[in-house]
Amino acid sequence: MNRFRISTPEGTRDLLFSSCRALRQTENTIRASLENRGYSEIITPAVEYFDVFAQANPELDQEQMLKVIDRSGRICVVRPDNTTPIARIAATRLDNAALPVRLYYSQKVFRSVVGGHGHKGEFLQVGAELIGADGLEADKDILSAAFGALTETGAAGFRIELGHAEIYKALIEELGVDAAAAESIRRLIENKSFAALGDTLSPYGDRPAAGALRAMPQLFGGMEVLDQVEALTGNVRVLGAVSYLRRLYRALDETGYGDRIMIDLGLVHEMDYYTGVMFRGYIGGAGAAILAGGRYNALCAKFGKDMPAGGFGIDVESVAESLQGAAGTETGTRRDTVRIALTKGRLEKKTLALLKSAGYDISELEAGSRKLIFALPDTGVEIVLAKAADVITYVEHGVCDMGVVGKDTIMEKGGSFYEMVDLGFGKCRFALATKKGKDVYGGYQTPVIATKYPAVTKAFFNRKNMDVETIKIEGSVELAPLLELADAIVDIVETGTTLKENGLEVIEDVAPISARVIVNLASAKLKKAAIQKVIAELESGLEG
Ligand SMILES: Nc1ncnc2c1ncn2[C@@H]1O[C@H](COP(=O)(O)OP(=O)(O)OP(=O)(O)O)[C@@H](O)[C@H]1O
Ligand SMILES: O=P(O)(O)OC[C@H]1O[C@H](OP(=O)(O)OP(=O)(O)O)[C@H](O)[C@@H]1O
Repeated sequence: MNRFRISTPEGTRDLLFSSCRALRQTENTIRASLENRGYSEIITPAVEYFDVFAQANPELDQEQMLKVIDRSGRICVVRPDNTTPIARIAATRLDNAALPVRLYYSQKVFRSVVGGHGHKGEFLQVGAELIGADGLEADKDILSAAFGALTETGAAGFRIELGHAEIYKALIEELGVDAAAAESIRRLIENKSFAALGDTLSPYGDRPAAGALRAMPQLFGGMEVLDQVEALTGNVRVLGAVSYLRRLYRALDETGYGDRIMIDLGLVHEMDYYTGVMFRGYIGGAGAAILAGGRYNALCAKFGKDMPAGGFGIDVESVAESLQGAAGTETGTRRDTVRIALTKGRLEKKTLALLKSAGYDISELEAGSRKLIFALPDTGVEIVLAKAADVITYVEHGVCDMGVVGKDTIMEKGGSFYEMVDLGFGKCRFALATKKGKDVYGGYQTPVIATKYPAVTKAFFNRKNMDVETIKIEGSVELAPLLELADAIVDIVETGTTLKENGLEVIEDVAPISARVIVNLASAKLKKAAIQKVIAELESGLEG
């Protein structure tokens, strides 16, 4: 049988019976909640012109858009986002409507996903947009709708974290760096890469903006975070944003949602899109944010009418799945354990030694067995042993809260997680190497590069504006140039012995590598104290 006749495209799936019921129940509850708050439904086309999304949100990755060519040859996309078409409608068809308008939608978005990662390419989102209103009352209205809708689904342990786009924007402007440096600082804050951010900011010494930016990845938790940032900077725009968040918190606290609010001043995604408050919602049992939103005052102007707007979207399926799995417990399954995935092989011994010196009893792991999951006695910590790339998969999906994995795997595989600590062992580097005396950069032919790491290789040559052909090799990559299959290799070099003994030499270093601690996005927030404790213990083991 032709497999395309009996399977569905990557990232899509059939939902049957109880899953359907759970999905529709959650969807209907959220819809009813929004209707009750005065939001009116609109439905937008499933397919729109590419230009709608390309122009409005440059951060919506082109590669992720599912494209369709219409009869006239024009490129259309299957709806990748709900807010953009609503901004188009508000700025055009609702041009004369009395403002503000409250709109809601309950429809799918589609993304083209790479196979094999378990990423969804089709989501049912219910969301709300409040258009034509700005300021505290408007943000309170939107956030109350988000809190109300999630509460009514019966989700017991959800939290919504607040951030503000002005904080990063103001500090980066104060620092006065170019766009490329600003983007690399932004990425390090987004990934909560404390150590690398410190290194990147070290040339700016003790300038106040550098100090505040350096602290941003750690500025998440309760309301105390706002006091901390006030002590770090006198930047009036930052202080204005902080005082705004404080007032917004108070307003929401009055409506009874105070204990569900967290702060993350390191929310720095889509900085061209968000203009004010930003927020994300988390729930136990879902590894990623189940709600995202904020204020995007510049969006409607892209469709011809300049008016403020804000809103949010909820990933209905993730909420429904979490409700089914957690059966209403406070933070879902495994709420009292921290599960850590360790990379088997080269990194294993040092990681275990580190756990031991941090005071954990790892005797069961040391005893040597074929077991894969170990509970460390009296700690609430569980250890899982996995292959490097799988460590990322388990952490990204939230079935493990933390992981220890090499920077090489992180660079090759990517993914959404926080990269919180550089453990400093497992040190080696990526390098471009070839036979002694060979010129890889000269000549007219496209160089052929053999590697176990095609994504790292492509990114390295992209930065040089060079096109190369890559050939994936699974091991002993050094053979490829010796057998004349490739002009050069990009591979891991540690002592250099393998290269030397095979008559090869390094042409250029690509990137340094060491073992990193990665943390699931939701776990970092919902299990903050327990995870910070493990990290502090590991760090104390490193010092000892
Ligand atoms: N000389 C080295 N070669 C490869 N990896 C190294 C080296 N030195 C340190 N490392 C780190 O050790 C990690 C684990 O390497 P290991 O070879 O055990 O697993 P692997 O990359 O999955 O290899 P394999 O597929 O051969 O099992 C790497 O991801 C890298 O971060
Ligand atoms: O600079 P060195 O100290 O010589 O170490 C580098 C070598 O170690 C790794 O290979 P590994 O032993 O993991 O075998 P593989 O190539 O089959 O993965 C790496 O791929 C290099 O070949």
